[in-house]
Amino acid sequence: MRIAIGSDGSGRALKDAVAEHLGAAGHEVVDVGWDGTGQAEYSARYATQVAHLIRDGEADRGVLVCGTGIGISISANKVRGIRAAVCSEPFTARHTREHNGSQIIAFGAFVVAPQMALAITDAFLGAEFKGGVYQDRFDIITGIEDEEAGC
Ligand SMILES: O=C(CO)[C@H](O)[C@H](O)[C@H](O)COP(=O)(O)O
Repeated sequence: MRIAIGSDGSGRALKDAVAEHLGAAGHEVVDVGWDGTGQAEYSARYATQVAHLIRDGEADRGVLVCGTGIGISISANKVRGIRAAVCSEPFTARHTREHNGSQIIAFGAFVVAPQMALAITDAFLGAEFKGGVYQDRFDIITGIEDEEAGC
């Protein structure tokens, strides 16, 4: 898979560890930064870059890391069609893909240990959207997005 990954300064070390893990597993990794040079920008910058790659079909999945996973996922979710989920363990990571069709997983470097982050990532990437009743629910959420956008 082609996987876009990004982090703020607080998430950088964990982001790099996940990127290495994904590369070793044979995925193509698109790392949007922070790259450790200069001043890290606010997490929203990396979130929107990863979200745009997904939205534009230039990446299949995304991984975002900040201190808590919260600011970076909230920012990604502001991009139309994006469903980013903060997860701290593999169970919810699998479910957010299977039930919600999430394309981006987020976690916090202050919250999850590196081995847990790899397990969360693997669970997310190993799952697929189930469709069926979950498609109906997916469409309800898309309907909210459309309504709020005035479509
Ligand atoms: O939510 C967040 C940013 O949008 C993150 O959890 C930050 O990493 C957290 O607020 C810590 O930020 P800091 O720059 O390391 O103080």
